[in-house]
Amino acid sequence: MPTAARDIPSPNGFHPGDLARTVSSSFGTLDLSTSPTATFHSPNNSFGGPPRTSAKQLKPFATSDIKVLLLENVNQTGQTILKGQGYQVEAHKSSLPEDQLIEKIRDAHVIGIRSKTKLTANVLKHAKNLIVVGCFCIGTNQVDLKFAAENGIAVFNSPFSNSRSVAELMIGEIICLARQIGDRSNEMHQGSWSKVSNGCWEVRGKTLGIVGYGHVGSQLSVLAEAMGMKVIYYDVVNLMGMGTAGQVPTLEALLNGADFVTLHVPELPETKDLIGEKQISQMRNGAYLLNASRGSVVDIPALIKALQAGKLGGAALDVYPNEPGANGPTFNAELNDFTEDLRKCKNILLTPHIGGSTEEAQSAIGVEVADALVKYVNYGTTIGAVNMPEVSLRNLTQDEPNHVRVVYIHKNVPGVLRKVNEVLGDHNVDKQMTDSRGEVAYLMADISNVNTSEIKNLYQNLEDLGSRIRTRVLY
Ligand SMILES: NC(=O)c1ccc[n+]([C@@H]2O[C@H](COP(=O)([O-])OP(=O)(O)OC[C@H]3O[C@@H](n4cnc5c(N)ncnc54)[C@H](O)[C@@H]3O)[C@@H](O)[C@H]2O)c1
Ligand SMILES: O=C(O)CC[C@@H](O)C(=O)O
Repeated sequence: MPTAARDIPSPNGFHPGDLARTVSSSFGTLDLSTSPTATFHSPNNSFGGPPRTSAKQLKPFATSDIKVLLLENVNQTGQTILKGQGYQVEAHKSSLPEDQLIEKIRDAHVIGIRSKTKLTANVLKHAKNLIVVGCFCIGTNQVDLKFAAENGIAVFNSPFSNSRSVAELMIGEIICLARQIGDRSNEMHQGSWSKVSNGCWEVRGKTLGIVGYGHVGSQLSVLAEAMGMKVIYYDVVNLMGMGTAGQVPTLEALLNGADFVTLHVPELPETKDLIGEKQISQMRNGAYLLNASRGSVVDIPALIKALQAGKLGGAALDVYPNEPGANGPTFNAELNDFTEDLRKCKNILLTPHIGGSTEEAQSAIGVEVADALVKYVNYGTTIGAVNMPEVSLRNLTQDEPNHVRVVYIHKNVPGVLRKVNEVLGDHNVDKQMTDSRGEVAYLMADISNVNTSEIKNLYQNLEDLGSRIRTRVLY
């Protein structure tokens, strides 16, 4: 933990506290100070190699003034990293209802969420201090990414730290469905002995059809082949199969050819009800459907009909159109009107969105996302951001005491760089990188020989440009 923050010397009589109020719109009224004792727990060399000399901590604020709101039981590993920076961390076990979220998010500079917290434009427009969102999960469909980018809020996630956990759950469920384990176990819990082999199968030699052959789908492919399954997959992108897995050209071909169909696509307008009545009718009689992607991908009432009619042999669902924000007895008709019918179906495994819920996955995600948040807050690095251009510069070092790093998020329109460089041009620009993504561009520049007294003007001149979305000056 950092100890007391050290004020930046103010040789020209300009009080750092005054500057703090103007340096970054994102930090409101912070003291302008650094925390030299704050430790950054992993190497911060942006290009992966060892730092040339010891890296300089860049923090135009007392780290203890950074307010972090963590929802949905973010793993301790992540909390420890953020607290280790000296940030103020408020952690909640569940998500918050929208009105409470709006109240809490007003003050936060950083928010960490999982899949249940909806960061809509309506919520984000109240988040005047927010500079970054960490999704401690894979999916980012719960965040209005475009609105966030256009308001200078970067969003990070963990692209694959829980993929293996999801793939292993799928393997477990494929075997459980093939052997009707869910039903047998329920019967035994109710005191009933029912030793049957009718409709129970080995998985060896059966065909697994994977829809969405990304991080999860490809892991699953390897595990399934190791059990002697044949694997086919359908993806909108042409991808090389793992082992002997083969891509099929259409979803229909996959549905026609598979005994087990698993879904691993993102939530997108195109994947809404990807599997409905028509697609289920294209599946083999007695086949099984497993969904661990998002609840919107399967038309659940159509699935219920197919199970009731005996068209399908069983199903496993980990995700639902509406999911509760906290644990408790909430999986009922108020949440989704089909719930009671679903619960009555035979050979259906229902799990509460736990595909990625393992100790291994959650602790790895905690580290990965918290690291990305620290690098963004302290250094402006956007590597791994899902809604901003990816920009990074080699670290400033202790040998560069009068350097500042300028981060300028701006509208991607002609003529901006000329104007920005007019502002920066009074100094020596040591290095600069800029990139754009859609309507938003991100510029990072390290400039040398800047007196503390000049920083306010530098900041203000950038703020005054019409293209500005957000300015940060780090040193
Ligand atoms: N249940 C859980 O706990 C859990 C855990 C992790 C991920 N997920 C969900 O699973 C999804 C997939 O995860 P991933 O890490 O494999 O993602 P990924 O981005 O690595 O892979 C997704 C694949 O789907 C493909 N795709 C996109 N649209 C498609 C379409 N219309 N038809 C066919 N393929 C399409 C993409 O090309 C990509 O190859 C995530 O977006 C997330 O929503 C759920
Ligand atoms: O942990 C969660 O809430 C989400 C898990 C999973 O759906 C993901 O998107 O990574």
